Amino acid sequence: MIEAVGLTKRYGAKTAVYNLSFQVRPGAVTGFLGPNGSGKSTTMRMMLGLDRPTAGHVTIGGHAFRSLPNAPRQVGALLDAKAVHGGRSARNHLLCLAQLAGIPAARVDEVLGVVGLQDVAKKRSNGFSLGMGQRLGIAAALLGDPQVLLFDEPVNGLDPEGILWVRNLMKQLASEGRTVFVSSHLMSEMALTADHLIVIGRGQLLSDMSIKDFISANSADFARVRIPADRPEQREKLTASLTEAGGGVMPEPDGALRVTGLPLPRISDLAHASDVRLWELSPHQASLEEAYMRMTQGAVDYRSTADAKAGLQPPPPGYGPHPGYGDPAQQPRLPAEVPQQGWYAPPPPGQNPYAAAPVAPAPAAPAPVPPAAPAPAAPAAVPADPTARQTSEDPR
Ligand SMILES: Nc1ncnc2c1ncn2[C@@H]1O[C@H](COP(=O)(O)OP(=O)(O)OP(=O)(O)O)[C@@H](O)[C@H]1O
Repeated sequence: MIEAVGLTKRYGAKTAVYNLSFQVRPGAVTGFLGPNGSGKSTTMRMMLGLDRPTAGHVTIGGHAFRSLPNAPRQVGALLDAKAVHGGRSARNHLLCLAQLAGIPAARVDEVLGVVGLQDVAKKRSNGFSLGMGQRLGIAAALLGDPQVLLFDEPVNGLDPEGILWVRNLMKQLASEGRTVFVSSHLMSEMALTADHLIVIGRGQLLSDMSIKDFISANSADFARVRIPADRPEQREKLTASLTEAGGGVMPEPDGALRVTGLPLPRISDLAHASDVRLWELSPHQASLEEAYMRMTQGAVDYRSTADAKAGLQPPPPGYGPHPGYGDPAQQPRLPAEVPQQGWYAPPPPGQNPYAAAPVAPAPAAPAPVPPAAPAPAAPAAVPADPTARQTSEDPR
């Protein structure tokens, strides 16, 4: 188990991590999420003794990393896949690491097979693609057959087959009872891989709960209702009926209605009572991405603006998203009520310390922390990997 208690890191005036306390339990994949610059890598570096906390501490199996006997046999990590001596072959790189940790050379060949690099084991790693480098970094993390694994953006640069492989590897490692802590910005991937989430924003804990609880705590449920497009009077009738019953009704860009505050059977009954025929009545299932965006929207430091040059050069005919690109007057007309972006309702009061007012980059005082809930372990079956660049089963 990894345990952080009051973990804080300041770089001069910059507070990268502030008063972080959480546990990462064995037998589950724990996702570590947060916007760019929120302190994920800094936290992982402190876990691995690569950065010294300004305050608080973090332990692995009850010990600070630096006091773990033969740490590489207990903790494996992928922090920066580029941190490799590029002149060495993949095999020699791993052999060096193995020798330092007293790991037999045979294990090097095993992990090269596990990550699918056996055919290029003798090639210099400076000729490796981004994805091959990631595989080599994962091989290094697995070398000591450790109980605790930390991966910072492990799928960065991997092709779809590689992403699937990493997903299955993480799940397999967790199902073997290991502690697996993984950061990623790929929400769809995290939703498929992680059992539990720790979310930080501007260095502070925003959430510590199972994925399921996270999505339900941070998503606005609604129903999509669609009626025949050529019956505007029916649409008005239904809107009036739903509103009168206490529902919230918003038109969506594709002509459907988004209804909040009413259960589906009630919507159906109201439509029936109003003699309105429905073409669609469906519950909206929030994705992890939506829930995450909603939770962290106030804690994002780096946000793009519209490109001021965007309207200067109209794209040649046939290019661009639609006619009238860059000319707001010609853009498709949408009902005024429809939010074009950022439609996520604000988090419930007290759930997000950044929602009410943005917090200064270097927080000076503790922010309210949302309640934490332990995650159940969820071992998963690992399908075979029928791909050209075959990985071999880890014979541990
Ligand atoms: N060595 C350092 N010196 C000064 N500031 C640093 C240092 N390392 C990190 N920081 C700052 O601390 C903050 C957190 O950085 P960190 O790399 O931990 O974020 P992150 O969540 O991993 O970001 P990303 O998702 O973009 O990788 C950033 O503002 C960063 O600029």
